[in-house]
Amino acid sequence: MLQKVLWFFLLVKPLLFPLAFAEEQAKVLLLNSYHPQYRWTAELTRGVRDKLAPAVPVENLYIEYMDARRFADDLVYQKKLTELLHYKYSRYQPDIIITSDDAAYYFMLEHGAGIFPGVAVVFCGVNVFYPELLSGKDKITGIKEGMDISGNLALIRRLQPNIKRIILLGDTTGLGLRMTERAKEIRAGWLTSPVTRDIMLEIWDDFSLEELYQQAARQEPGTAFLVLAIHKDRFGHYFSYEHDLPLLTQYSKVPVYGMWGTLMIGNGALGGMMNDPYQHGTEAAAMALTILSGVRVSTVKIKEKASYSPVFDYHQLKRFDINLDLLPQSSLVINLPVSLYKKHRLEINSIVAIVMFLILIISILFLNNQELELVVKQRTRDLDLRNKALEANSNFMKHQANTDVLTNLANRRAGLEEINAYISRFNRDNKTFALAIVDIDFFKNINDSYGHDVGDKVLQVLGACLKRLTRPGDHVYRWGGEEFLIALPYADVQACLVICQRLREKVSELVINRHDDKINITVSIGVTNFVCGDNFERLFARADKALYDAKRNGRNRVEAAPVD
Ligand SMILES: Nc1nc2c(ncn2[C@@H]2O[C@H](COP(=O)(O)OP(=O)(O)OP(=O)(O)O)[C@@H](O)[C@H]2O)c(=O)[nH]1
Repeated sequence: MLQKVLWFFLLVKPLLFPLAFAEEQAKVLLLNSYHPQYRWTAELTRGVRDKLAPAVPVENLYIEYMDARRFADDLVYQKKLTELLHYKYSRYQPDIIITSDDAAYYFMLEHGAGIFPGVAVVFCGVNVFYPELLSGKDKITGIKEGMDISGNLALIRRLQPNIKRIILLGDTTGLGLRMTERAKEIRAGWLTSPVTRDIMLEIWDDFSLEELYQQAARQEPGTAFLVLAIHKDRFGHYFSYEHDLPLLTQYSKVPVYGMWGTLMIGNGALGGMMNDPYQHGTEAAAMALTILSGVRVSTVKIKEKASYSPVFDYHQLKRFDINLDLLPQSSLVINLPVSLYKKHRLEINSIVAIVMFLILIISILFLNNQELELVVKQRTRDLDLRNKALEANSNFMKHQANTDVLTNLANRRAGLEEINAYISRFNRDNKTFALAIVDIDFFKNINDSYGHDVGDKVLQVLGACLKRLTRPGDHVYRWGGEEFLIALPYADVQACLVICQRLREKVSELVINRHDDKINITVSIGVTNFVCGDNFERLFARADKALYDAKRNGRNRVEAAPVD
């Protein structure tokens, strides 16, 4: 049984479980010139990692750091490192190598064939490049980082139009010397041009850091520093871009420019035409992936120069009073003051949106309310009009109900109501008023002789006459038929008798024309006055009794009724 299991593992398992995934995938070695804490190298490595991530497993990316800044020109170190890499990679051969910066590139030129025979190389970050060194090597390509010394010198002239002196800072390491060599070539060119020959180009590559700071503190306006590359000072002290560059820029009385983006910007440099290590790393990794996909190295052309673009630090621009309008159009400026809006854009936008929403809701409510108010106003107006119409109608009805249609005087209904009100009031106030009943004499004869129309006319004329001859405070009612009632507030019997005699006389003088006939009428009047405790029936009965007496005594008379 045990034998069967062993056979299964030896023969069948490899068919069911293929080689480990990582074993099958491409292996890449990234050989960095410097150490991992060096910001430039860290950023470039990040760029390579990010670009390779989709195609190369994390474990298949070997990363080496030659530490050539701290061990620059140390021959013993270089020998030991070469031996170490040789030993290590004789077992693990990568499919492709990416080198970053000059030291790794030159290392590969010297030892590549021995340690990594036949392995393709993509270089990047090479500042100083000699094409002749590549003759006969068809498995190497890459991107020259180059240096944009000329671009930066032009930029300094643009930002500081009165520039008189530019100091280029380098060192005496192998790379430093190669860079200052290039700077000297440019200086020679400047001396021949009428535009630039008056600007002094100085190259400093032999100083201690203290001396550099002291010198920087003594510089006059019209001067600028351009950092080429500083690895070490005269005494071999390592120059840290994180620590020493901020010191240099703090001491310096003039701006410090540079080309190494991540290393310099934010560490006190004013700015410059700068190279971005992250982008540089991604470009090199993209080239490596192309080769891994099967494209022959010899067909992948060397990219002549990395991209340099203008990057500045706003704090430094302000410190040296550089006019921002002079910056190239595509400039990236860090540390720009962030407006309150930009800083709290989300909060402000949210608040504005909420306020707008509330304003919208309030506006809708306000408009609705206004509409509602208009409707209410309209309804109130309609109601008012209707009330007025009703009131007018009611007044009209009341007038109709209380008015005698023929004479337009108040009728019996109104008379009864008003005289009863007088009775209550005068009874309460212990005052008196007089009541007179006026009756046309022989009215039947007029109707009979001239017709009912004429009779009506007579009633109208008499009513108008009575109304005209009584005082405004007195009240004349048509009581019915040919009978009229007059209420005279505050008048006693004697006064009423006088008034009614005058009325009677005036009526007898009336002439009512009908065709050729002249009609005269007389009236008989019964008079009485109110005494406390009277009611309407008693009061009326006394006046009626007096009227009866007036008729009986010959008509065209006024009689007063004695009070019981
Ligand atoms: N034209 C007209 N006649 C009316 C009206 N109301 C009542 N009469 C008439 O008035 C007359 C009243 O007649 P009587 O009651 O006999 O009284 P009189 O003829 O005036 O006689 P004395 O009152 O006794 O002087 C009647 O002929 C009624 O028809 C009315 O509104 N219009």
